[in-house]
Amino acid sequence: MAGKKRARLIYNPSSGREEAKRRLPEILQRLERGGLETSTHATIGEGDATLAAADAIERGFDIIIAAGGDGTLYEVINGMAEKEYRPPLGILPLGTTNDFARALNIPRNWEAAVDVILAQYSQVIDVGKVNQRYFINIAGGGSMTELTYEVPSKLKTMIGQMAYYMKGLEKLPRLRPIELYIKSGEVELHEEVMLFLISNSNSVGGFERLAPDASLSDGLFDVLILRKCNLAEFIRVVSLALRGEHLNDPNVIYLQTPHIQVASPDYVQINLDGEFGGTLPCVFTNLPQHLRIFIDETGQSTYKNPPLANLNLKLPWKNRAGVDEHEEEE
Ligand SMILES: Nc1ncnc2c1ncn2[C@@H]1O[C@H](COP(=O)(O)OP(=O)(O)OP(=O)(O)O)[C@@H](O)[C@H]1O
Repeated sequence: MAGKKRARLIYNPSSGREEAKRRLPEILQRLERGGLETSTHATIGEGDATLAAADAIERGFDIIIAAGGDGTLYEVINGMAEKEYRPPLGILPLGTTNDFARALNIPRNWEAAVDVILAQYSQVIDVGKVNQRYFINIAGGGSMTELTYEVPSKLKTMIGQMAYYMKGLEKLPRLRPIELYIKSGEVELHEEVMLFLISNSNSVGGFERLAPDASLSDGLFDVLILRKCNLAEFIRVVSLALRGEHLNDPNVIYLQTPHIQVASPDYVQINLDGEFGGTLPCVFTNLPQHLRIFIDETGQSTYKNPPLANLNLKLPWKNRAGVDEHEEEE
């Protein structure tokens, strides 16, 4: 009995078509058989996973496990980041969107994901801090970054995070530039831009090579800013970005920095790991190697997005009527 580690499993019963809820008995059994004494907290709504994670730390759990999608993970991290003692975090990607788990090559299959936790091989990762909120994958603002709140959940459930991408394409003709002031180390900019992204990982929302040089543990953000451009240029940059070939495009400003201030005279919402994170102005600070996360030692991911070609996208410049209006209602 002595020496058995205690894990706190924080799961969102509603996420990913209730997969966490359905799988719970089997997940617990596998964790227990693997030697982790595990208790659970089922979240009851927005913000609850943050409280549950903070509480688990107060109660001295050795391991915290977040089971659900990116939303649950974001909340758990926000409950952990300010604590002095931060136990290692296991991730069971059972949500509709599991961007960060994918960036870390954590398997989508729940049994394999449990086994990753049981193997207890971990990596330390940087955490981004903005005012009093924290993110691990990406922060951003500007035209396309607001769309993650707008994607209808039915569409999300059908095709997962690619829904964001489709919604983004559909929204393109309405893109508006914002005026941005950026200050970071030696760089100071005042530009009209379409959007800015402050990334910790290299893979975001279906763009596997958005920030090809980003490392999760180098203490730096990879900042991408898309200058004001027309629709044709925008589409060109997006298609370059899908192949990771956008960094040298004249419309793209790219820098690496541990600290960046962003302000605007416009009303600009901030997106943190897919969640609403307040509005500009903001100061983004990288907390180097702030969190330890269990990852697959082999680095072999079974986690793949459906190829874009299979999604039969209805592109807005061909068919403005399509995609969502019929599908998002009921
Ligand atoms: N019991 C609950 N019922 C409904 N929503 C909840 C509950 N507990 C937590 N939530 C909220 O659900 C949100 C989404 O959760 P999560 O990301 O885990 O699942 P998901 O299936 O990927 O969802 P999404 O539709 O946001 O992609 C969380 O941000 C959280 O605030």
